Amino acid sequence: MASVRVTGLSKRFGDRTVLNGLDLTIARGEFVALLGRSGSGKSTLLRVLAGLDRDVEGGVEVDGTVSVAFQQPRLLPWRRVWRNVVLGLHAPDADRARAVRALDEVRLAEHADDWPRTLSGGEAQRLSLARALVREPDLLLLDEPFGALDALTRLTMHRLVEDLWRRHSPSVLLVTHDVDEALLLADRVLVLDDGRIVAEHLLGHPRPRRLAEHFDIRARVLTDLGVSEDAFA
Ligand SMILES: Nc1ncnc2c1ncn2[C@@H]1O[C@H](COP(=O)(O)OP(=O)(O)OP(=O)(O)O)[C@@H](O)[C@H]1O
Repeated sequence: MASVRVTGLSKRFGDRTVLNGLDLTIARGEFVALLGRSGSGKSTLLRVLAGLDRDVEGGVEVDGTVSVAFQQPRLLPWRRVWRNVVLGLHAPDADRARAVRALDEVRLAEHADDWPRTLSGGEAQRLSLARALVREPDLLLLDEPFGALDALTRLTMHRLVEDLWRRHSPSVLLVTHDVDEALLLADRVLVLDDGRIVAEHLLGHPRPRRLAEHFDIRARVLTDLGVSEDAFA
C-alpha cells in the first residue's frame, strides 16, 4: 500500500478555494519535494496530511504514523532540550534515553540538558527534527524546515536529512521554496498551483547528478512555477 493516497482533495477557507480536487500518491520510502508559489496551499496540504485539518472534501489515506517538523521549531522554553524531544509522548523519565538517542542522530546529544534558549537557530531546527524522529514516523512531513538557516547550516542539514532518510527510510514530503534543495534531496518533485499538482519531475538516482542535468531540470521546474531563471538570479 502507498504511504499517502489523496484523491480529489478540496479545501476552502470561506469562499476561497485553496486545494481544488488535488490527487497525490506517495510510495513507501519515497522522498517527495513540493514546490509552489507563496499562498499556493503547500502548508495547507501538509496540515491535512498531518490530520491537523479535517474540514476537507475528498479522500485522504495516510498509512502509519506521521511526524511534522515546521519551519519555526515550536519549543517549550521552560523544558530542557531532551524533554522537548519527547514532548507529547507522555513519556516517563525513563524515556530520557530515548530522547538522547534521537538527539544523537542529529548530533545534539551534548545539549540534552540545556535550555532551548541556549541553542542556535540551526540547533533548534535539529531539535525539531529529533522530535519528529523520536516518533519513528512512517511519514515525515517537513514544512520548510531549513528556511531560516544560513547557507552553510542548510548544507549540513541536507546531509543530515539525507542520511536519516537512508537509515530510517520513512516516506518524506518536503515543502520548500528552494528548487535546488528539492532537486538535491527528492526522488520526485511536484509543483502545486491552482489547488492541484500541475507538474511532476521524476529524478531518480544516482545523486549527485551532473551539473548540466541539474540545471536542465531546474529550468523546467522554474518554468512550471511560472518564473524565469532571471528572477531567481
Ligand atoms: N486558517 C486559515 N484561514 C483562512 N485562510 C487561510 C488559512 N490558512 C491558510 N489560508 C490561506 O490559504 C492559502 C494557502 O496558504 P498556505 O499557508 O497553505 O500556502 P503556502 O503555499 O504554504 O504559502 P507559503 O509558501 O507562503 O508558506 C493562503 O492564501 C492563505 O491565506
